[in-house]
Amino acid sequence: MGSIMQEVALNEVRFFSPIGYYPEERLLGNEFFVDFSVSFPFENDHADDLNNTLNYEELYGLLCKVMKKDRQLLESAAAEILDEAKSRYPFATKIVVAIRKTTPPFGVDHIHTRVSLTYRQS
Ligand SMILES: Nc1nc2c(c(=O)[nH]1)N=C([C@H](O)[C@@H](O)CO)CN2
Repeated sequence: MGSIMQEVALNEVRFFSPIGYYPEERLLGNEFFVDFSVSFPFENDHADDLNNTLNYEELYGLLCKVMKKDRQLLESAAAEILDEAKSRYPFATKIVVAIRKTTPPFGVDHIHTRVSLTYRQS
Protein backbone atom coordinates (compact mmCIF):
# COMPACT_ATOMS: atom_id res chain seq x y z
CA MET A 1 0.00 0.00 0.00
CA GLY A 2 2.34 2.74 1.21
CA SER A 3 1.44 6.12 2.67
CA ILE A 4 1.40 9.69 1.42
CA MET A 5 3.04 12.54 3.25
CA GLN A 6 2.12 16.17 2.70
CA GLU A 7 4.38 19.19 3.11
CA VAL A 8 3.06 22.74 3.33
CA ALA A 9 5.86 25.25 2.96
CA LEU A 10 6.74 28.90 2.65
CA ASN A 11 9.99 29.63 0.87
CA GLU A 12 12.19 32.70 1.00
CA VAL A 13 9.78 34.89 2.96
CA ARG A 14 11.42 38.29 3.28
CA PHE A 15 11.47 40.22 6.56
CA PHE A 16 13.22 43.31 7.80
CA SER A 17 13.74 42.57 11.50
CA PRO A 18 15.57 43.85 14.59
CA ILE A 19 17.64 40.68 15.07
CA GLY A 20 21.34 40.81 15.81
CA TYR A 21 23.88 40.17 18.52
CA TYR A 22 25.18 43.73 18.39
CA PRO A 23 22.91 46.57 19.60
CA GLU A 24 23.46 48.54 16.38
CA GLU A 25 22.10 45.61 14.36
CA ARG A 26 18.91 45.67 16.38
CA LEU A 27 18.69 49.44 16.01
CA LEU A 28 19.18 49.45 12.24
CA GLY A 29 17.43 46.15 11.45
CA ASN A 30 18.49 43.72 8.77
CA GLU A 31 17.10 41.69 5.89
CA PHE A 32 16.16 38.04 6.50
CA PHE A 33 14.68 35.25 4.40
CA VAL A 34 12.79 32.45 6.11
CA ASP A 35 12.04 28.93 4.80
CA PHE A 36 9.40 27.13 6.82
CA SER A 37 7.75 23.75 6.23
CA VAL A 38 5.32 21.54 8.12
CA SER A 39 4.86 17.87 7.11
CA PHE A 40 2.12 15.46 8.12
CA PRO A 41 0.30 12.38 6.77
CA PHE A 42 -1.94 13.08 3.79
CA GLU A 43 -5.26 11.52 4.81
CA ASN A 44 -7.63 13.72 2.89
CA ASP A 45 -10.72 12.57 1.00
CA HIS A 46 -11.69 16.19 0.35
CA ALA A 47 -8.44 17.62 -0.92
CA ASP A 48 -10.12 20.67 -2.49
CA ASP A 49 -11.32 21.97 0.88
CA LEU A 50 -9.08 24.50 2.64
CA ASN A 51 -10.53 23.39 6.00
CA ASN A 52 -9.04 19.94 5.42
CA THR A 53 -5.47 21.04 5.12
CA LEU A 54 -3.00 23.43 6.70
CA ASN A 55 -3.64 26.92 5.34
CA TYR A 56 -0.22 28.39 4.50
CA GLU A 57 -1.55 31.87 5.27
CA GLU A 58 -1.51 30.75 8.93
CA LEU A 59 2.17 29.86 8.61
CA TYR A 60 2.87 33.33 7.29
CA GLY A 61 1.03 34.88 10.26
CA LEU A 62 3.17 32.85 12.67
CA LEU A 63 6.39 34.03 10.97
CA CYS A 64 5.25 37.67 11.11
CA LYS A 65 4.52 37.41 14.84
CA VAL A 66 7.95 35.99 15.62
CA MET A 67 10.11 37.93 13.15
CA LYS A 68 8.97 41.38 14.34
CA LYS A 69 10.46 40.86 17.83
CA ASP A 70 13.72 42.38 18.96
CA ARG A 71 16.27 39.61 19.72
CA GLN A 72 19.95 38.73 19.51
CA LEU A 73 20.24 35.43 17.68
CA LEU A 74 18.71 33.65 14.68
CA GLU A 75 18.50 30.54 16.90
CA SER A 76 16.05 32.27 19.21
CA ALA A 77 13.68 33.20 16.35
CA ALA A 78 13.93 29.72 14.80
CA ALA A 79 13.24 28.02 18.16
CA GLU A 80 10.17 30.18 18.81
CA ILE A 81 8.79 29.41 15.32
CA LEU A 82 9.37 25.69 15.85
CA ASP A 83 7.82 25.67 19.36
CA GLU A 84 4.75 27.58 18.23
CA ALA A 85 4.28 25.33 15.19
CA LYS A 86 4.63 22.20 17.37
CA SER A 87 1.89 23.38 19.71
CA ARG A 88 -0.43 24.61 16.91
CA TYR A 89 0.03 21.50 14.74
CA PRO A 90 0.43 18.44 17.02
CA PHE A 91 -0.20 16.21 13.99
CA ALA A 92 3.02 17.43 12.35
CA THR A 93 5.64 14.72 11.89
CA LYS A 94 8.36 17.09 10.72
CA ILE A 95 8.85 20.85 10.94
CA VAL A 96 11.79 22.69 9.43
CA VAL A 97 12.65 26.35 9.83
CA ALA A 98 15.68 28.07 8.31
CA ILE A 99 16.51 31.75 8.70
CA ARG A 100 19.03 33.47 6.46
CA LYS A 101 20.61 36.84 7.22
CA THR A 102 21.74 38.55 4.03
CA THR A 103 24.18 41.16 5.31
CA PRO A 104 25.78 40.11 8.60
CA PRO A 105 28.20 42.85 9.60
CA PHE A 106 31.47 41.06 10.14
CA GLY A 107 33.65 42.51 7.42
CA VAL A 108 33.11 39.94 4.69
CA ASP A 109 32.49 41.28 1.20
CA HIS A 110 29.65 38.93 0.32
CA ILE A 111 28.08 36.32 2.59
CA HIS A 112 24.74 35.01 3.78
CA THR A 113 24.48 33.27 7.14
CA ARG A 114 21.87 30.65 7.90
CA VAL A 115 20.58 28.86 10.99
CA SER A 116 18.07 26.03 10.72
CA LEU A 117 16.21 23.79 13.17
CA THR A 118 14.40 20.55 12.35
CA TYR A 119 11.82 18.83 14.53
CA ARG A 120 10.93 15.17 13.95
CA GLN A 121 8.09 13.53 15.87
CA SER A 122 9.52 10.55 17.74
N1 LIG B 1 25.05 31.03 15.50
C1 LIG B 1 24.95 32.39 15.40
N2 LIG B 1 26.05 33.11 15.36
C2 LIG B 1 25.97 34.46 15.27
C3 LIG B 1 24.72 35.10 15.19
C4 LIG B 1 23.55 34.30 15.22
O1 LIG B 1 22.39 34.78 15.15
N3 LIG B 1 23.71 32.94 15.33
N4 LIG B 1 24.67 36.46 15.05
C5 LIG B 1 25.76 37.20 15.00
C6 LIG B 1 25.70 38.63 14.73
O2 LIG B 1 24.43 39.17 14.93
C7 LIG B 1 26.18 38.72 13.28
O3 LIG B 1 25.11 38.79 12.39
C8 LIG B 1 27.13 39.84 13.15
O4 LIG B 1 28.34 39.40 12.66
C9 LIG B 1 27.10 36.64 15.19
N5 LIG B 1 27.10 35.19 15.26
